[in-house]
Amino acid sequence: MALQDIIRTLIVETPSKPGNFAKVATAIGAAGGGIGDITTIKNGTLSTIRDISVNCESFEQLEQVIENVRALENVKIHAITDDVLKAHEGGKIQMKSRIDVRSLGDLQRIYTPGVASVCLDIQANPQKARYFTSIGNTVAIVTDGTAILGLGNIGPVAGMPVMEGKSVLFDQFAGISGVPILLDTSDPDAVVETVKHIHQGFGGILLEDIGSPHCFEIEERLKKELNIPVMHDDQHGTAVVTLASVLSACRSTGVDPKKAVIGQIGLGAAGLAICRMLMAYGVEEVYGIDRQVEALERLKGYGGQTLESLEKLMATCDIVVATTGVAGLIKPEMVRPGQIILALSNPNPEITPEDALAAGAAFAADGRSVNNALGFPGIFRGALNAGVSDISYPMLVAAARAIANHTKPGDLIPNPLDPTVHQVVARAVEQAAQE
Ligand SMILES: NC(=O)c1ccc[n+]([C@@H]2O[C@H](COP(=O)([O-])OP(=O)(O)OC[C@H]3O[C@@H](n4cnc5c(N)ncnc54)[C@H](O)[C@@H]3O)[C@@H](O)[C@H]2O)c1
Ligand SMILES: O=C(O)C[C@H](O)C(=O)O
Ligand SMILES: [Mg+2]
Repeated sequence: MALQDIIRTLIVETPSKPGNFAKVATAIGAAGGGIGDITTIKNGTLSTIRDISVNCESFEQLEQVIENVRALENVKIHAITDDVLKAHEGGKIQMKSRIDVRSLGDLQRIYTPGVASVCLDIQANPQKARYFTSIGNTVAIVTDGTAILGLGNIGPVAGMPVMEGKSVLFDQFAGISGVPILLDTSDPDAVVETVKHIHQGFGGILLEDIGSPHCFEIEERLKKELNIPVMHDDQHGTAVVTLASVLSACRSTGVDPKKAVIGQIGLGAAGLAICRMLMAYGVEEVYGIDRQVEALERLKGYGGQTLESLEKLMATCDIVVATTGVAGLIKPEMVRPGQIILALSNPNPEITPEDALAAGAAFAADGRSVNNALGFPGIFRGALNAGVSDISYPMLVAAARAIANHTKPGDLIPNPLDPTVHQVVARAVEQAAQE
């Protein structure tokens, strides 16, 4: 199983002669290491220095990579850095002013006394807050830390790097300010009450990594009680991106998605929403399994069907989606030739795409590529642009269709770094909101 989790950057100097970098790459590969980004730092006549990002499955493997590269003649490793940790020093986000204060005039305009007239204007006409404050462009990213990725209930503070990551994506993909809110309670009454008390400062609420089953009640109540868009990303952001990849896979294989037999492993926040979205789209046969009886009952309550085991699901379904948080749950021998496998758990999937493809899958992806990062920024951009108070199913289906239509033939999903994908999602959501 190639679960590449340890990422380090090797600063490597090689002679500036053709073939030397190839030797380094071969040495890394011989130890089983993967190569990520490569940046040339110095291109001298005698030697070249590069930052080489290396992915390893274990520290032993990393040691082997280092030993192999060090053993090469005339090749030097100058340093080994942990760039993941470095990127987190001081946190990944900050609140910054959009206005320069250079004169007393500026001070009087942006602060007192000038600001008072804007306050009174908003008091007389509350909807003006949308134009004269940042509220309409700010989304609270609310977590209780109970289902941080597939790491489980590690608490909201340990989950903060994920929330900051979502905030970075909001900013870069959709120009939205995402503000993490860390809750020290999971009690639905307390969560709903707290979010209600703070919601006036936000244009929308993104619920993130809140575990099941309490996430269902929390989202449902907040959607009903607040007049701004509320979306639980792990439920609906994930369901949108999954539907998009199912549509792309079906287009490539010439299958009618509504006639495909789809199996969902894990019926928590992500899994149940994926089933609901597929059924709302019109897929007739959606089967689910979970180790918890309550989760199975919940699926049945929405009209889904259950199966008795993982083995049965793997044997029955053309398309398999997994969101259990259990790495390696799907064994290669369970995969049937031609199956489509979306093993979406982060940080490690139920089966790696390489193993699933080697076992005969027609398409396979993990949670790094089929990731709700493709959905939530554009969904909120569209909802905020439309000024709606709710994110409806038609808006989510429109987002999924937009992502699928933006996917290159043969791919499952577009590249999230393509800014146009977030724009097309936003446009589709805004349009659906107005229909
Ligand atoms: N790729 C993405 O965009 C994306 C989005 C959301 C969640 N996820 C991943 O999905 C996973 C689950 O997240 P969640 O928020 O739904 O968590 P959750 O805790 O709400 O749900 C997990 C569900 O899996 C079930 N489960 C666990 N082990 C199982 C097993 N062996 N067989 C059957 N069912 C099993 C649990 O009973 C639970 O119902 C996490 O790893 C998360 O990273 C990925
Ligand atoms: O955070 C991610 O990468 C996706 C998703 O929200 C998850 O919980 O795994
Ligand atoms: Mg999440």
